[in-house]
Amino acid sequence: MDVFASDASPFYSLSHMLEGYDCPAILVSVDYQILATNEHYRKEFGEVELTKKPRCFEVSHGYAVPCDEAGEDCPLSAVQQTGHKERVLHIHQTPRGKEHVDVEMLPIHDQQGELLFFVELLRAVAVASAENITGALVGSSKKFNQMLEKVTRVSRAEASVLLLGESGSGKELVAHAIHQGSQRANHHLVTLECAGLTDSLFESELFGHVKGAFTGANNHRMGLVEQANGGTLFLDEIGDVPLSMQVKLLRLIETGSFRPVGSSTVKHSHFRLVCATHKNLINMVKTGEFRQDLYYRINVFPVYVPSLRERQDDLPLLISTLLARISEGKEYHLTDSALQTLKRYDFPGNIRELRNILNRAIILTDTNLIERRTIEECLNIDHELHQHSEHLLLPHPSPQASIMSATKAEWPDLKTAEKHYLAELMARHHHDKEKVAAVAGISLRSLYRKLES
Ligand SMILES: Nc1ncnc2c1ncn2[C@@H]1O[C@H](COP(=O)(O)OP(=O)(O)OP(=O)(O)O)[C@@H](O)[C@H]1O
Repeated sequence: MDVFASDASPFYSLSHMLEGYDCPAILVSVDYQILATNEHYRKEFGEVELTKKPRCFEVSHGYAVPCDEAGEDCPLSAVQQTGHKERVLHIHQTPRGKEHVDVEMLPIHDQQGELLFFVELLRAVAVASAENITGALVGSSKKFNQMLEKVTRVSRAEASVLLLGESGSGKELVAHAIHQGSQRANHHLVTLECAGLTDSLFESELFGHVKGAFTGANNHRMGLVEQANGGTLFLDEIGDVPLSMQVKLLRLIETGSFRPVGSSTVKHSHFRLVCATHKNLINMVKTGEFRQDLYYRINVFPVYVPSLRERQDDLPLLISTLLARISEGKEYHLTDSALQTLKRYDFPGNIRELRNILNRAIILTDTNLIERRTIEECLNIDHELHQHSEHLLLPHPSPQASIMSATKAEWPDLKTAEKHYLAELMARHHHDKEKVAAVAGISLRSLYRKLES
């Protein structure tokens, strides 16, 4: 059948139908040729010279062969195998550089069931970047893309999400991406860091309190749950919520209702819940530290955020992104051997640790080229600190050591312990504040603030 022959042909009406989609869309033949594009596509990805019979993989990736022959997923051949629509996350060449695109491929059959064309819908994933863009989640490795695909899907839904992954792997950034990609993006994303909160603090932070509810409650205070109404509530370190508070959280999630501390009025809030933890919640359920019913409530859609070790391919991209983000305008680069040294390191603190290492390297380097020995020095700082803190944990005659080795009941509060820690570091590094800030992994400004408080 000559499908291109007349105005009445399926090709003619399909290319018009493309204009009905509210996102970029193209019409593709079974042999990968782009036959038509819609207005949204031309606006977002530019004009395609259709008379040159361009093929989709040439335009989107600059490949000479179909994506699956180049080691990527090809939605077109997936549809040919399954017979129904398929979705993949691709990194496409665009006028703005490389971007993540959520690709949906729909088969178009004739009346006899023969596959004629594909309609390809392309939705940009704005919260992520395969290039060095401020603020976005950065990555293009397979593990990262697999995670991003889940994030893109779930952000459009309403289900509660549980983000699992090691500390510093980017869970909080992913929570932001889920909120940004959701229909609630115009409302607030409200975060509660659950670690280290006492029962009463947890309750008043979450539910708010009325004036006079407890000593020091001089004013009425709106809680985070109420602030999150219409938006997203992000509970970071959910594994640290005390058992006594878990039941209140469960009730909140089940009914959306809560009572501010000291009030008898029941209030309601409609929020989407995202939780994160680096802890093994299943083990905590087994040992009775985490309620099973709460676990099932928060774990409707789990997303595993891979560690930096699992996405080694992203290291060069993350390094250039983080250097651009922390260097405030000055351009820094790593020598090849410096990069190799980082590639051999296993980053137990993940991207946060990488960021700290690069922060230190900028301070310790005199030019804009970061060399291997500077990176080695930065890695050694952590190693030394680790040994040093182990030493602090042993019984020791120094005042700092006695603080760390005291029985739990005698332990100082966090602020006092931090003061001792910084005093010790200042002494060790001869009051070189830049060095101390680098070792402690905080900004110079934070160090000044902490020393003055
Ligand atoms: N994909 C990414 N692209 C760019 N920066 C990232 C990415 N993932 C994480 N980061 C950066 O790494 C640091 C740690 O990320 P984040 O705080 O989200 O980790 P986390 O898993 O929530 O850690 P924790 O479990 O300790 O709370 C932040 O500075 C964040 O901006």
